[in-house]
Amino acid sequence: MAPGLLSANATRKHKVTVIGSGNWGSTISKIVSENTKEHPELFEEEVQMWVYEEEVEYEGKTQKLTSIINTHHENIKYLPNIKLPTNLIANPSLEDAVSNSSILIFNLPHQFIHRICGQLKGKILPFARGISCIKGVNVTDEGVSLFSEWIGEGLGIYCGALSGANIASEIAAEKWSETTIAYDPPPMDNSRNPSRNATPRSGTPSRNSPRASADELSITPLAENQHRDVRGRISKTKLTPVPQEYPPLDHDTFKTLFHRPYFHVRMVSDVAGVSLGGALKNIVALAAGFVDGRGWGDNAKAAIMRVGLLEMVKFGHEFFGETISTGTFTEESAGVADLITSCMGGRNFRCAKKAVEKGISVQEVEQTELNGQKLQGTSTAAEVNSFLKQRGLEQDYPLFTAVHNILEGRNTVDDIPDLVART
Ligand SMILES: NC(=O)C1=CN([C@@H]2O[C@H](COP(=O)(O)OP(=O)(O)OC[C@H]3O[C@@H](n4cnc5c(N)ncnc54)[C@H](O)[C@@H]3O)[C@@H](O)[C@H]2O)C=CC1
Ligand SMILES: O=C(CO)COP(=O)(O)O
Repeated sequence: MAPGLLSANATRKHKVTVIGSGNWGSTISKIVSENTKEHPELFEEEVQMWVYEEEVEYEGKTQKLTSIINTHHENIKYLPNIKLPTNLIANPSLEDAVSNSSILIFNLPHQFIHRICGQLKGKILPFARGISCIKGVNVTDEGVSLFSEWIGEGLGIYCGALSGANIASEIAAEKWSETTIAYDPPPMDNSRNPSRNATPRSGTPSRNSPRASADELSITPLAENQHRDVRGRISKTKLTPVPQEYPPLDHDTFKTLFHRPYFHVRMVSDVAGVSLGGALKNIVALAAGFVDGRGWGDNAKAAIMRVGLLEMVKFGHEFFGETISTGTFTEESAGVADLITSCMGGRNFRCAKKAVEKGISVQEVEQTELNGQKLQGTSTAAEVNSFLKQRGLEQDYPLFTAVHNILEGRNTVDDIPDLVART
């Protein structure tokens, strides 16, 4: 960052907490800790990582995972053989880990986020800002929402999203990759340096949008105290501005926090597209594993990716059409690139493949092979299916529906070609 761009009033630094310490949580913690150390003008050097405490066997003794991480600087259970920076502190207390943090990075399997957010209410700084690295969707009777919006509304903060072609073990080994961060800074955070967020809002308002009136959408200028939710509507959440004593929380600051020589960041504003791509590709990756496990080869896998991408874009336009940009799916790491890497070597792909090869359930492979790591595709397939079923739309998403039905034992892999034949 050019020093001249930093506000002259910035006397405080941002404290960063990562909530979650799995395979990806530990990798992201490594990345941001390297950057807080390199940018003391913006960030406190020490990064807190909240760890769901576990007892693990290490050097012939049963020990707490946090004490192993803090002593040996390695998460031996979820990211073995990778040295973590010494300025990264593992903390088993959620409340203590988030205390006084102005940047909260949510990075845990999506099935645990409800309970964690419940515990965080009233415990975080009112002006904190979030980035969700979670790949999943939140389905309730009212509909489908993204964790970026669910966290933001639940905690009364603004929350962007990070997602991309990011198999954690490769990034932890510092092999080059790209990612996409979507952040549409609330104008109140931006008023000190409006020119610093040059990336335009992507996506165009949908003509048939059932959710937002045209004058609410991004064509309408916002008042100083307003901001948009991830669907482009004027948000009902009342935000507290980031105090002037802190460096602004904008695209430049987030890029400085996450970008590494081996982890290249592209900043965009389409939070819905980035969040949705990361969630839906996990369903497609299971399908890729199914056909690979059946021995059908690369042509079949490519067909799965083509159909899967079409369903991802269709789902985005149908349910988040107000703001979502097709380009997020087709041009960004968070879209097609994540789809490809996940269908080639992700955990969902690998477990689905092994399940077909061994004739056992994906859940059984998850239990026996992943040493506590969690698949997101199986629950996302069920959640998306329940949402589509309620609306009578299962037939419009034949691949998503087939994946759920195969997981439930109602279809077999051999049914896939006929089920997706019209797509
Ligand atoms: N691992 C990867 O390559 C990537 C993962 N992601 C996404 O990152 C998110 C986090 O995944 P990972 O870090 O890979 O997790 P993981 O699957 O490696 O680890 C599971 C985590 O859940 C925690 N946990 C277990 N029981 C819990 C409980 N009752 N309450 C709270 N936490 C509990 C464990 O301590 C552990 O930290 C997911 O949404 C995933 O899709 C995104 C990109 C890459
Ligand atoms: O999201 C990922 C890669 O970008 C990892 O996917 P898995 O959870 O299937 O390993």
